Amino acid sequence: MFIVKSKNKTLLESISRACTVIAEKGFNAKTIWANSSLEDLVPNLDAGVDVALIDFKAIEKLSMMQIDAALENIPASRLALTFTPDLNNPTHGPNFGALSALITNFIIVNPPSAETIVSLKVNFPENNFYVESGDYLKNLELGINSIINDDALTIESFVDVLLVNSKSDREDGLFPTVVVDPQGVALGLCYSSKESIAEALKTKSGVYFSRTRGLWYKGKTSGATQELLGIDLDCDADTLRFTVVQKEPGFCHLNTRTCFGADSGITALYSTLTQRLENAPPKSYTKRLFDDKDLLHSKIKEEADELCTAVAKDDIAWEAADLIYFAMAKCVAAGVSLTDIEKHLDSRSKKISRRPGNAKPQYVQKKEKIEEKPKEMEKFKMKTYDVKALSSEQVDKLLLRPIKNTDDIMDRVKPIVDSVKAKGDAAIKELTAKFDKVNLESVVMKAPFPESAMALDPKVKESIDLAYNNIEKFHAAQVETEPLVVETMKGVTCSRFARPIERVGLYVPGGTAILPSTTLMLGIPAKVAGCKEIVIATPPRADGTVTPEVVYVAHRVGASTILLAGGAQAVAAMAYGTETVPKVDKICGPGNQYVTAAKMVAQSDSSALVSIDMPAGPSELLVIADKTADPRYVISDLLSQAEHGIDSQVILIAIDLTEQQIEVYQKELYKQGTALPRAAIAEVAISHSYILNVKTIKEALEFSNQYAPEHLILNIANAESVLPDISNAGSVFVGPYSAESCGDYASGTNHTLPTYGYSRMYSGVNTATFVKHITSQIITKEGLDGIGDAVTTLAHIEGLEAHRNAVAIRLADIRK
Ligand SMILES: NC(=O)c1ccc[n+]([C@@H]2O[C@H](COP(=O)([O-])OP(=O)(O)OC[C@H]3O[C@@H](n4cnc5c(N)ncnc54)[C@H](O)[C@@H]3O)[C@@H](O)[C@H]2O)c1
Ligand SMILES: N[C@H](CO)Cc1c[nH]c[nH+]1
Ligand SMILES: [Zn+2]
Repeated sequence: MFIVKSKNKTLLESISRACTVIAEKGFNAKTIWANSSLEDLVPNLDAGVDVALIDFKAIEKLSMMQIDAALENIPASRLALTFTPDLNNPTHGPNFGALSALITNFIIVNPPSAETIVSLKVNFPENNFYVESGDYLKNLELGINSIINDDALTIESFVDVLLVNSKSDREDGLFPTVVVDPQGVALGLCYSSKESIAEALKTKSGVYFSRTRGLWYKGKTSGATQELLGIDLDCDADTLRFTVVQKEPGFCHLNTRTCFGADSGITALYSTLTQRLENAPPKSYTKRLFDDKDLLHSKIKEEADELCTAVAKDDIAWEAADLIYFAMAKCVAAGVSLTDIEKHLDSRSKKISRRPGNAKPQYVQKKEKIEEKPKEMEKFKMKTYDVKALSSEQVDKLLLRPIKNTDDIMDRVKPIVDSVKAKGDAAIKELTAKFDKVNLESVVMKAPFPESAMALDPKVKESIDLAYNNIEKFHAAQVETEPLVVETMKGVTCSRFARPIERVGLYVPGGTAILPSTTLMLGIPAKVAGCKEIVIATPPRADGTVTPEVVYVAHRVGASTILLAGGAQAVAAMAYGTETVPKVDKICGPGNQYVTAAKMVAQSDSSALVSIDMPAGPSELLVIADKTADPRYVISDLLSQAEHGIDSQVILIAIDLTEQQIEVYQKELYKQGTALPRAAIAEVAISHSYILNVKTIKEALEFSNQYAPEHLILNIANAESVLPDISNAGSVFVGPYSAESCGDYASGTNHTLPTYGYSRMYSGVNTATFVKHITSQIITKEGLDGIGDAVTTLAHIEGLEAHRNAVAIRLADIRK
């Protein structure tokens, strides 16, 4: 934008002078006069006019809606309004105010007084003013780069105008000066005098008045100079604000960008990305993003999609952060600054009427289709595929889980683990306050737990006791009481015996649902295996207590400690130990992505010396159903796992069902799904779940074995007969009455099971999870005589003479 200063007296002269000066600068200006129509603007601008000067009279009679509509597609910076303000004129007051929201540049002719200008400037601080008044011409806009100084206006008189209504409240007459960056982030505080302001304007840089050194050219010696973008005054005109672009290494003498320490949030992200653009290591992810537009664009779309499906507050924040990261990477790569983005945000917020905000057709197609049908029905609808119609790549895609980017999760989890490792209980308190919004006084409850903390409804207690008995029976039966003894050859006896792992940590999830049943599933096998110390970790409730059901089970299994924490911090506390949390040897239990990632981190840190059970993540269920299955049963099972979390996945393999039969399933899904209290969660899980139609049980089992589900339900005729063909699954539920929920709570099998396809190589939690095996051997003289030569020969070919000797020396004695 151009601010033109001239000494012409009339409106016509002022405007034509403005046009001339703009033209001298190489731009094409055009005046729209009172009787021209506003519609002329668009063609004029299209025809290469850079700045349109609009006479206020041309638009004074129009309603603001009309003006807004006419100016809809014209960037505000290309318009300047010529105007003789008369604030007593009722149409000037409100219309002028509203217009200032649409048009950034004003040429004001013959204002009644300097105060009028100051008042306009205060009311519309973000507009550019070019002021023509008979005797004086005052430009109140201090957008330094836009001043065209073509006559005798001196910087000093300019400063006088700026300070016309201001008054320092300091004895030395200096103005406290807040120095901010273009985003308004405070860099520090300085002081200004009239002289330093004039110097700043002349040099277009940060110049202040130091109370010890006088005139102070910021960065003159350190190189941390500032480009001055603007100066303005606060509401009571006693403090100045300098908006600057700060050069490296920063404003503060301690070499940080601000005097208030390091940046955070979007500003920090922007500066990190800018630095990375210049010097990201060749193989880094950010470098790949900058170099590979397709990758960047796919990530932006992927994150936008994930943001749309996010439901929980924290997930929405997470996805929004991801989207902002990739969007900023695109901006940085294209040289778009934060200020450029903010300008657009600000101009939108100023508009009086808005575009309807409809999405482009490619983004609404789906929705329009949905609207043709009863809209609600689409809510719980599983995508349906026919295996015959799929390529092998498409089948491979269906085998993948809807998982988060693990790099990202590791980046979040590692600092949490490090913090607990370094600061112990203090870190747990801090992180629990941050993630669970609970301020803990103590991070643990120690046994014996008070009766009051485990007071239960008798029916609940009875149910827990029934479940306890069944789970205990099944897991006690797995205890290896006798060692395994085998005489491999005469006089050579090998044996193997189990010993409990001494100290175990059990993670009981408690994010979206508190799961006392998981306390049973982990605590009982640990107890029957004979573990000496059991530590149970679970996120605290909002009031800082532990669910009484969990305390009751903890008491029954003989836990020594309950850690009132969840997520990665709980895992880290048990892995490394803290002042109050005992260090354990093995950590077991399911949890969300943070829990799973923290288990992986701890396991791979040799200083923690801890192992884990398996990666047990978001729940999964695959149901194989044929025509004999009752859709109500099948759907209820699918929803039981979908309601766990938005990242759960459920799959129905339908054997030879017709379209009509599938439709019955879809209707049932809608009916049961929408009635659930956790419908919002289940709906998201269903959105990335699917039905796969196959022809035969063989095809169904083939897919299921490849998918390797956590839970598999066989709701088919003669279900038991296919058990031998199942090679991968965490736990199998056979026949129409074996609801998966029974295994979750009370039948006796364990519900802590491998997910993500890990049932290909991991077992679910069982008694053996809590023991390790030791082997032993007894070799008699006769035995050594029998195997000795084989050992010495093998040691010799490996070149390990000491090994050979250990046997040879004995053999020599035996064979003397
Ligand atoms: N595979 C199995 O055997 C099995 C069994 C039961 C439950 N599950 C699964 O366990 C999971 C339980 O997840 P949940 O979230 O309800 O409970 P959770 O206890 O696993 O996680 C909650 C904790 O996550 C932490 N957290 C939340 N947001 C965070 C963030 N942004 N950064 C760092 N930490 C954060 C908090 O500290 C919170 O206490 C579900 O996915 C469920 O399906 C699996
Ligand atoms: N189905 C879960 C394991 O994936 C376990 C559970 C606990 N409570 C209910 N269900
Ligand atoms: Zn469940």
